[in-house]
Amino acid sequence: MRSSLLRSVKTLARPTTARAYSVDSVPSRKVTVLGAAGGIGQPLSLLMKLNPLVSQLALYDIGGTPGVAADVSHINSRSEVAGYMGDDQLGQALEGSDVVIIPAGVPRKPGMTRDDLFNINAGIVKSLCTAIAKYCPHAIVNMISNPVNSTVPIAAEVFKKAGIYNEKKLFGVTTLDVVRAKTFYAGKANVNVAEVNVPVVGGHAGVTILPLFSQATPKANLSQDDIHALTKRTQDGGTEVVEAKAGKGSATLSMAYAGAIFADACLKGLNGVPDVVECSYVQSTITELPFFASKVRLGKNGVEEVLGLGPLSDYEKEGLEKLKPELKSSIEKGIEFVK
Ligand SMILES: NC(=O)c1ccc[n+]([C@@H]2O[C@H](COP(=O)([O-])OP(=O)(O)OC[C@H]3O[C@@H](n4cnc5c(N)ncnc54)[C@H](O)[C@@H]3O)[C@@H](O)[C@H]2O)c1
Ligand SMILES: O=C(O)C[C@H](O)C(=O)O
Repeated sequence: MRSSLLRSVKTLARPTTARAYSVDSVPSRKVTVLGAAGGIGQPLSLLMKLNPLVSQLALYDIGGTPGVAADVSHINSRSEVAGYMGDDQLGQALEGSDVVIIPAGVPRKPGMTRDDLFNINAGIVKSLCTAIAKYCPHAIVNMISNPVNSTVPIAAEVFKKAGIYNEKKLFGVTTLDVVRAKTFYAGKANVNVAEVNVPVVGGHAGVTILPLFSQATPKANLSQDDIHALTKRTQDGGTEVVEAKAGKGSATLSMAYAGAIFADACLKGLNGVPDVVECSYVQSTITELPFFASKVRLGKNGVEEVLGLGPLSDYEKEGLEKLKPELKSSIEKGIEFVK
């Protein structure tokens, strides 16, 4: 059982990096999950416990973490697990952390947009990032809490105020959009999903999610109607889950999977594995917007290179122009919240 679970986590690795999983030679890395007792937090904690690149796993939430930590800690994999609960223990959870993953905050219910979560989640993210600035200012931060289009600018402003902002270490996690685009494309194109690659750029809400199916591989002869339908389904993927869960939250399991892939990529980058590329929402100059999701090369210092958009189809060019006003206003809302 253990080896098959570990094998399945290893399949998250790119072929070039699979060899780097020799457990004896990998550096010690502490990962902290903030919101670890939640719908995403629990399965994400499980997946991080299965990741051999992690040596210390700190699970923090406002409640419920002793149980989650005790449960996860019994798994016979590399990392030591500790649970932390409440403000008093937040510092300990963060101290010495290399990667902090933040799925803390409320999820959507049917009929809500991600921006409807701003009023509650902005404050949660602000206070958690204030603690990160104090206790682990050099950590890589993986922001999952919605609205990501605004919570990442909030984090940046908090870090700037604290004088520790490093734009190379702040990431909005948009991996679930890529995971969805790959799955939907493979289904429509009838190709092996394990071989599919699709960049998804822009942001993480509705039309700001822009999958670039013109760059999808393996190539397939899809009609314009197919591409439009795939684009719409990727943009509405979160809503599809929210509606199916009918009031019981949003994507948790697929998000935990996506969050684990992205954290694994950050750890590989930190460990010096070459050519680790994932899409992420980062500080960017590839458009006029200060934050933008695109392919990013990860390295020892976090972002090594923000990669360009590549050639776009006319439909994607149109989508890019359409998303800019919404993304711009979400970014400004986040910045304004901290100022
Ligand atoms: N980036 C993405 O692609 C993506 C995907 C899915 C969900 N999300 C977002 O992730 C967030 C969490 O979703 P969920 O389904 O896990 O929600 P959830 O309600 O199941 O869990 C959230 C957890 O956060 C905890 N929490 C609240 N305030 C906290 C604080 N100050 N410090 C630490 N923990 C705190 C709660 O106690 C809870 O355990 C939501 O904002 C959701 O919209 C993002
Ligand atoms: O849709 C949501 O509210 C959660 C998340 O952003 C998602 O894409 O599943």
